Amino acid sequence: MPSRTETNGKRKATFPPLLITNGNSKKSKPNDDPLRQPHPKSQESEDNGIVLRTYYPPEMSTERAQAYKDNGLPRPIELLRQKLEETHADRARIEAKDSVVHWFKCDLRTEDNHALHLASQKAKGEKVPLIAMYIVSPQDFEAHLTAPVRVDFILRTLEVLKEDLAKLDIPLYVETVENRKKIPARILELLQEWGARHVYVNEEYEVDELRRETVLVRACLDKGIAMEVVSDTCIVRSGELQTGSGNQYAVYTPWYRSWVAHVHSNPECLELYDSPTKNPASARKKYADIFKSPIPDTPPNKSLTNEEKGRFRSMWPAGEHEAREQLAKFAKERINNYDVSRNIPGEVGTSSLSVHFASGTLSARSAVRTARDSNTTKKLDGGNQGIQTWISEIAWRDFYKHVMANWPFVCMNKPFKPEYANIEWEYDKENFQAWCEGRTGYPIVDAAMRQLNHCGWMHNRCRMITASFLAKHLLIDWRMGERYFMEHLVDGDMASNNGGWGWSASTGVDPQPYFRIFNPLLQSEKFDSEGNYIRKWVPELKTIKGKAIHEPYASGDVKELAKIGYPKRIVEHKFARERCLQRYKEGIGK
Ligand SMILES: Cc1cc2nc3c(=O)[nH]c(=O)nc-3n(C[C@H](O)[C@H](O)[C@H](O)COP(=O)(O)OP(=O)(O)OC[C@H]3O[C@@H](n4cnc5c(N)ncnc54)[C@H](O)[C@@H]3O)c2cc1C
Repeated sequence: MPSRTETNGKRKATFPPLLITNGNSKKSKPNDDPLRQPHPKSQESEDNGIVLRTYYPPEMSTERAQAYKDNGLPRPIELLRQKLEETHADRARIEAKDSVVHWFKCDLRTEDNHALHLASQKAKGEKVPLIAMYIVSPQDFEAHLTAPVRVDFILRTLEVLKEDLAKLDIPLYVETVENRKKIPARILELLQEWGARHVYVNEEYEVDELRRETVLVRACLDKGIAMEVVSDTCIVRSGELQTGSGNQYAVYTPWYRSWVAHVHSNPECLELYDSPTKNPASARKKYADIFKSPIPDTPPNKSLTNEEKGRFRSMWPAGEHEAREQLAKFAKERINNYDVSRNIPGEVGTSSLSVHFASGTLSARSAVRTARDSNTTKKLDGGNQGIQTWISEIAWRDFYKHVMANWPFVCMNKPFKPEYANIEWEYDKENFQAWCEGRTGYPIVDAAMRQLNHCGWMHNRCRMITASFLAKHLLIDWRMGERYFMEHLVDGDMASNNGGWGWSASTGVDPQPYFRIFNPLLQSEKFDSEGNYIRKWVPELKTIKGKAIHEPYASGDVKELAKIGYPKRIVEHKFARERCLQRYKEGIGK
């Protein structure tokens, strides 16, 4: 496969100009600043575990979210990119000393890793060794709602990565830093200890990470260290695609057309970065302690039982080799039929690669390239329908990351559509618990939630059904469901999860209209017609025959159902539908 040796900053992405700046003025005190007033319902979101006050301020006002939308507040990504631009010349002048460092985050692979590739090139060019580093932050795991199954996957992947890097005489240093605020200072200490004058990282789009990296770029420079932050996780860099009026697209279809056109006219988007080259053999001796250092166990706040560890280990084998094998198998055996089989939760019709995209054990570039190379055409939107559809799903991942970068308030507990912040939600704890545990009396919903709880993964069709059910049937604040998903998904990804919840609850970017309310019965009959998925995950319904599986109390043996303990519906569809329409209409002022 062709490789590329592109250096940082080749393409420039632009964002709309800033129109007003009062919300970010350093002079105005928080209490005087109208854009810093919390949302009137901020206590409600705090009480219901939506805003984690241990780490974050109260829920921001709708006006503040709107100010981001109106280009009145600088986006964290703009601030980072500005900082990189401002410091570019100074960073370029810095000469290497004893080593070059790559800081791994959500990019846990050696193949096709942009920042790692640049770090390796730099180290080779300067004839110094490359050191790799990963910081385990239990507080970040908590603040970012990282599921224990995902933490376990990350730590197991680090084992694989450590071994692979060791074969190249590259040491991987892993340290747990308890206090997340101390991470930048600790990184600076390590860089100085190793005599590193260059550190490379891949860009992430969540607000905390963008802000941390902005601070670090400056702090590093003050110590004579150049920090390079490059785009990697998306196929098309965020900020690159704009509407005719120069804004970020808020609708997927035209965005996708523009994405495809961009990749076609910039074929380097799909060129893969070379893996790192071998370190000088002397690195083995010099960094003997790092080579010997162990990967920590899951931190206490994300611990798993032995049974869970064993289960997840066999369900989610870790590391990039596994990801590549799975991709190759999918491309060979299933991708051609993906457009047909992707909606059937009872079949293995999708790739199950999301865990690898989320942890970076597979790059989106390699995935799209492999898919494209299995097609009869080089056009991403041509040839086999299964392949086209799969590529367009990977594009959704890019889309939601671009959305999060441009409208950062979506990862700060605000809906994309400000008017949807006024809906009166129910905060019924019993109903929420029944939904979490798969006891709603709607077999398809219960099957899906039990799949999530058992596997740390749920089929996409079922993610849509269960999310819609929570927001529209139970009228429970969708952000509670968003949190529950993040805390249980092995592929938890802030941007895609938020995007999926926003779509399902009609509060997000390019959502389904609020008056479109999934009927769980029809969804079940259409996508699990034989009831195979339900029977697998709701074993107490195994003996229910025929169509009754979709609505057992309506046509099954009621006494028998009560005996086996399957719950009755916690809400009736007709009532729920009418209540939802009314409450949404009132909330959005229609
Ligand atoms: C409420 C809700 C929450 C979701 N939360 C997440 C999440 O936390 N992390 C996550 O990766 N995906 C999330 N998704 C999207 C989607 O459900 C999963 O990506 C998909 O089910 C993963 O399975 P797969 O790898 O077999 O997907 P495939 O069907 O094989 O698709 C290939 C890849 O394309 C991407 N993709 C597919 N569908 C979507 C989509 N709708 N949005 C964004 N990317 C997509 C994923 O990276 C996926 O691995 C969510 C969807 C909904 C409706």
